[in-house]
Amino acid sequence: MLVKKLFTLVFIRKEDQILLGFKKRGFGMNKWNGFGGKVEPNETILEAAARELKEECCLTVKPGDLKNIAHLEFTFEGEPTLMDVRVFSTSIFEGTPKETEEMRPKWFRHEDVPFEDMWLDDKLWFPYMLQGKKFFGHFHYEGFDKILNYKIEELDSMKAFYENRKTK
Ligand SMILES: Nc1[nH]c(=O)nc2c1ncn2[C@H]1C[C@H](O)[C@@H](COP(=O)(O)OP(=O)(O)OP(=O)(O)O)O1
Repeated sequence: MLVKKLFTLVFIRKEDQILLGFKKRGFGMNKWNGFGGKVEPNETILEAAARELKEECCLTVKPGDLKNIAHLEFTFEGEPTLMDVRVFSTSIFEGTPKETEEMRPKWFRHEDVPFEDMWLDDKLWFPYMLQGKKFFGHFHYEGFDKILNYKIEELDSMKAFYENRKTK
């Protein structure tokens, strides 16, 4: 049996640019990533997403302005954990990105996204996100540098996806 752990992942968009953060510590250290983390027991997923964004790069978003664009799952060979990652995006935000203890933020033009310094799965699903598509992805890793198998499905609606999962 896999133990599910819930995470958020937020991408801020501005014209043809996307904001990424260079993770300075912890899980995914030394990789460019979206902003996010674990959902605490006293908060909604959207509140967690807005809180982590603020903590990691000092930008403010209203939870209601975050659009759920994807659902990602990660499993690791020989490990009992399933990372359940809710991905959000918005171009409505306040403030200027600032470096924190955890992240160094930087805007990237779409064609300059540094996939060589990101999680291996990112280059498989970023094209969906950058084209404004909604999607589900599952990636099964061996260690952190090898994907043993994966699946990506484009979705019509996130709401329908979650309703469908509940009934299964
Ligand atoms: N393969 C992957 N590709 C990707 O793009 N993002 C991933 C990923 N695997 C995990 N993530 C994201 C999800 C989440 O935003 C982040 C991991 O969260 P963290 O461990 O940083 O959580 P916390 O900030 O709550 O942790 P603490 O530093 O322990 O408080 O990495």
